[in-house]
Amino acid sequence: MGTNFVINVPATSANIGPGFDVMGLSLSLYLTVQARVEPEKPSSPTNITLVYEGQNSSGLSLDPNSNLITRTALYVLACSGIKNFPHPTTVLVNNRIPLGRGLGSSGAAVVAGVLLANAVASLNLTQQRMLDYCLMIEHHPDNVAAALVGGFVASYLIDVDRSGNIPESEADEAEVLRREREQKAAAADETVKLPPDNIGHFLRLGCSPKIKAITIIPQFELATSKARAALPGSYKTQDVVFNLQRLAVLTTALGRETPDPWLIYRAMEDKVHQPYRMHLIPGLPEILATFNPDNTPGLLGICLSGAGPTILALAVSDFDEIAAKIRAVFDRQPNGGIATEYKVLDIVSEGASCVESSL
Ligand SMILES: Nc1ncnc2c1ncn2[C@@H]1O[C@H](COP(=O)(O)OP(=O)(O)OP(=O)(O)O)[C@@H](O)[C@H]1O
Ligand SMILES: N[C@@H](CCO)C(=O)O
Repeated sequence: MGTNFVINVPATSANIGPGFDVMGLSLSLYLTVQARVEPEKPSSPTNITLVYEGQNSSGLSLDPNSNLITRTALYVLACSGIKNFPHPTTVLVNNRIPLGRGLGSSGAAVVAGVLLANAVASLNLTQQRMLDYCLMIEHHPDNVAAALVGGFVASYLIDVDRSGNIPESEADEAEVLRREREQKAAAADETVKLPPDNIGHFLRLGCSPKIKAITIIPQFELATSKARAALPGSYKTQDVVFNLQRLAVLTTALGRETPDPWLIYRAMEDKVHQPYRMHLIPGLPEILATFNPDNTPGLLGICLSGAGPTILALAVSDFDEIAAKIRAVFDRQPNGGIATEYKVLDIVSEGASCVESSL
């Protein structure tokens, strides 16, 4: 009898204004990866048949060595000395997260890949170790940490160059065995670069259940790499202080039982990434300058979701009305406007999951 694993990973909205590469919210929109593992012996070089169903899959590679989900899984396996999937496996992907829109599609794919490897090879990785693997592929922690653990999440990376592994005494027996296995595998295969231990650290913050995430999603993709290339190499001190002040307030403001609209609105302003990305998202300057809690009932705050182009509006009521106002700005853009869709999403407290059953 074979085994079936169903992996669900939430979409995420990173940054939330001032928290560039720091903050993430996990949202009720999912990437689902089903792995059907047959008991037979290996049948192909990687043992993977990759199938996408539904939307948000056009242009994605079905080559297991290139596809982000399976490439990540193969990397995690290689770090444990496992060259390919242990048994013939059909990987069926249903992706409801639009690609390249600032809703963490790549982070979700990476998290799914790590959970997939963990499941098919029974690696028993801890959540912390899974995060290490994710960070070797997606180098900023905001999306992957929120997708992995769920909720409103703050995260940081250790300075990998200056840190060593955590002392043996702090790791339990399973962790020590896991390290030994990985280190042996890395020694045997010099092409495998193991993640250092504990590179990412996170904290789940409070978020009022009254808050929903309105996502206005333009019908064009913006690669994160392009949006990151638009950022400057250095910042003015006052701009960094501007963000730090707001970020400190935001970490607590969203968790209050009754959210304070103007406190949150101001705390979601940013001078580190949005100003430099304005030219990539027509309509963004007008959206950020126009809507506020006084003229838009229910609105708490508004920002670019991740690297864009999606707009994230946090609100407690009037969700459809807020979305309509923001969409109208995109409609008015030159040359026929920019088509958008919108989704009113919950902020979900549960992160990625993997459920096993018999086939
Ligand atoms: N389900 C998936 N399967 C395979 N590859 C994926 C999947 N989802 C995303 N990707 C890869 O990630 C790319 C999009 O990543 P990118 O970082 O540019 O945007 P994003 O993650 O959607 O946005 P952001 O990081 O701003 O939230 C896709 O073009 C594709 O190469
Ligand atoms: N913090 C990242 C999120 C996108 O992956 C950025 O804004 O570039």
